[in-house]
Amino acid sequence: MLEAHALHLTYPGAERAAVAGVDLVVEPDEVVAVTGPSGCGKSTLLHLLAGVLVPDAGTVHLRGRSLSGSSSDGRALARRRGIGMVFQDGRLVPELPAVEDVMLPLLVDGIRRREARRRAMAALESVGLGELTVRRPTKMSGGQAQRVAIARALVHEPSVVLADEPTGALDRATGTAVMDLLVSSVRARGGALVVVTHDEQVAAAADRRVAMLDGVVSPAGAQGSASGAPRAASVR
Ligand SMILES: Nc1ncnc2c1ncn2[C@@H]1O[C@H](COP(=O)(O)OP(=O)(O)OP(=O)(O)O)[C@@H](O)[C@H]1O
Repeated sequence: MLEAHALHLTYPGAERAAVAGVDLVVEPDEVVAVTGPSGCGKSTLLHLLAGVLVPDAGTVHLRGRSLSGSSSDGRALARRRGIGMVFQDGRLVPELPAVEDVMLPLLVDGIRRREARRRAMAALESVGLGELTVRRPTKMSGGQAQRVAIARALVHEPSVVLADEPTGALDRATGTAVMDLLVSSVRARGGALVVVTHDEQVAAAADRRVAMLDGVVSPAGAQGSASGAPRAASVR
C-alpha cells in the first residue's frame, strides 16, 4: 500500500539527519504505530510519507506510484487523493464551521460546493458529529474538534491515513474514543493507518509497532508487533 525506501532528511543547518535511512512498508488494512523518544524523527517521517516534506534521498510509493521527489502536478494530486492527514492539534480553521472545514480537501480537488457539502455532512455524521456540523471548533471540546479533524482526513476516502499524535491533547478516555474511531473508520474502508504516538495505549491498539531512535527504525522496533504477531517483511 505505502512503501518508503531509504528515506533521509536533514533540516537546513542541522548537524545530523532527522530521518537517516528509514525503510517502511505498510500493508492494506494495517495499523502501524510509530513510537520513540521526543526528537527521534517520528513527525519528520510522517511528513515525508505525506509528501509535506520532500526527502533529500529515498522514495515513497503509494499503491506502486511514486509520491516522492520533485512535485509534479500528478504526484501532488496522487498525494492529495491517496493520503489523509490528522495533525496533533487538529489544525482546524477557527473561523470555519465544522462542515466548511471538512469540505476543504474536496474543494481543493475541484468538487462542487454542493456535493462537497453533502459528503462533508456524511463524514461528520460518521464520526458522531451530525448535530454539530455548523459549530466552530473554538466552541467544541478537544475530542469533538479532533473528530472534525478525522472527518476531514477521511472525507476524500484516502487509501492511507497518517495521524501525528492524534490523542496527544486529549484526556485518556477521550483519547481512547478518538483512537477507536480512527482505527474503525480506516479499517471499515480497508485502508491503512500510520499513527505517531507517545501513548502506550494507542500503540497497543496497532497491529504493529515501529520504534524509532535517532532518525532510524531501531532493530527491536522492526521486529515489534503490538499484537504479538509480527507481519513478515513489513519493515525491512
Ligand atoms: N522544522 C525544523 N527545522 C529544523 N529542525 C527540525 C525541524 N523540525 C524538527 N527538527 C529537528 O529534527 C529532529 C526530529 O524532529 P521530529 O519533530 O521529527 O521528532 P519527533 O520524534 O516527532 O519529536 P516529538 O515526539 O517531540 O514530536 C529533532 O532534532 C528536531 O529538533
